[in-house]
Amino acid sequence: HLFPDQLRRDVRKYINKVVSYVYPYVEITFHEYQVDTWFERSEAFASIERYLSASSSKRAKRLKANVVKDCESVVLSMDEYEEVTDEFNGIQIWWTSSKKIPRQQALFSYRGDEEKRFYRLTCRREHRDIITNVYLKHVLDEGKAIAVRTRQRKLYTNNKSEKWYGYKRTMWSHIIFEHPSTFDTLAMEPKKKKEILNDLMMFSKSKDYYKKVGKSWKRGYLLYGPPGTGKSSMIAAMANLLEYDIYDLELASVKDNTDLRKLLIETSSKSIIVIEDIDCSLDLTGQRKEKKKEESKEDKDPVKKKAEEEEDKKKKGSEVTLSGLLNFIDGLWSACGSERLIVFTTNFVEKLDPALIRRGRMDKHIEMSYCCYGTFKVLAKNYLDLESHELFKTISQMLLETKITPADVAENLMPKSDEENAEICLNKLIKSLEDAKEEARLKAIEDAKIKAEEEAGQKKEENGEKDQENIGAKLADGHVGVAA
Ligand SMILES: Nc1ncnc2c1ncn2[C@@H]1O[C@H](COP(=O)(O)OP(=O)(O)OP(=O)(O)O)[C@@H](O)[C@H]1O
Ligand SMILES: [Mg+2]
Repeated sequence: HLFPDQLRRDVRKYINKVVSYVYPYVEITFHEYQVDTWFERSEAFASIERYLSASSSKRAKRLKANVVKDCESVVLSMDEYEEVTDEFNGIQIWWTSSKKIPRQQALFSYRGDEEKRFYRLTCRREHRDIITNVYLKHVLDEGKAIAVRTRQRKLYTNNKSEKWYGYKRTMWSHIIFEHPSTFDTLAMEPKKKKEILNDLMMFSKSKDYYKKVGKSWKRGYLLYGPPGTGKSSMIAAMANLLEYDIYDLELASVKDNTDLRKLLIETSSKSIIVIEDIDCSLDLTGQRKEKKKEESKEDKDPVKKKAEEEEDKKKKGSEVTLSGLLNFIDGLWSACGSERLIVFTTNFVEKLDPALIRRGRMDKHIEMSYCCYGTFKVLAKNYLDLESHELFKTISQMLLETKITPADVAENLMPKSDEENAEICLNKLIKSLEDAKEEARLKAIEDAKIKAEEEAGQKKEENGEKDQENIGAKLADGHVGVAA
């Protein structure tokens, strides 16, 4: 026993001391994917990546380029195995980026087998506390702020439930949202537009208020009106105003209520969840179903019939119920996440179940209607740069008498060639209005005719029934019989 235990311990202690003297650093590693959530990219990693690319890319010598938005801008980030230094309150911090490459390629690509990227922070031991308590928070906050500043808004749509499982688990697919519609280009009555604008701005600022009154921070809008009156444009304008993402929810591809809930959980805050044509996506009322059956019986057009059958099939594929949808909107689960708008659109508001659109669920009902003079003026300004014109008076008068959608007005006001000036466009519109008026007049006459015929037919039928009754009565009395 040349080395007694005591001595051995002393030696180890001494070595540790020497090592800590020679290597007086702390290292902290941030992996891109955490072990317990392999599928989810670590939030911290993403924040650090952004922070480093913003603050230290000037110092790093080897950079990776990410081109975004149609080559409009380039986002640079540190390349692998690169080191940069950062300074915080006079303290030096070293960051390195690196990756672990798996020793052998697995047969099935699985997150665990792919290369693992990570960032490693190194600092002096004596700064450990300030780095872990203050600096890291600063980095993460800054990284988040950068994300907000540079984020591209997205338009999501839900995938079919079958595609949710496996390695590429995605419930929502997205593209970059770049709709040009804004509240400036949206044509509607100025007063109404202002009201909606205020409502939205108020909502986006009212985090504390919602907390105070004990409501989750969300708001429902119901947009209703005939096709081509700007419902979809309105949603895009809302998203552009508030800088929210859009989740366009296709109810027909949602299998059941459970999946609906899963989709909801996967949405982020600062978003608009949209269900378009809510009256078509679900059989929300019993009456509607019956009506539809009658229609399809009369309808003999095979193409239409087929489309309808297809739709029916699709509906059968979805077992989402009204109560499931109601739960989606304001059940307990809907409170996860915050700052969300839920927007429904429909062409037939009267077909919807009242439970679905009561206040509290759909807080604001917005009617998008046919073009009025106010709407027309916005369109004229946008499409022709016209504030006033002698033809405006005629048009204003005609708009009172005739129903025309903003989409039709817009179509007329759009110059189709270089020769078409504002006046020609306005005249085109007037012609359209005249045609529409004439059409409406003819239709009214036609309708009246049909109604008169129906009434006449009904009377005849009634008379016929009476005759039958008479015959029946006579038979019973024995007045009419086989001659003896
Ligand atoms: N109020 C409006 N302001 C500006 N443009 C409009 C307006 N309404 C319609 N348009 C124009 O008409 C087109 C169709 O409008 P939009 O898609 O918003 O109608 P919609 O109400 O959603 O119709 P649908 O019920 O068929 O979905 C738009 O691309 C837009 O250019
Ligand atoms: Mg639409």
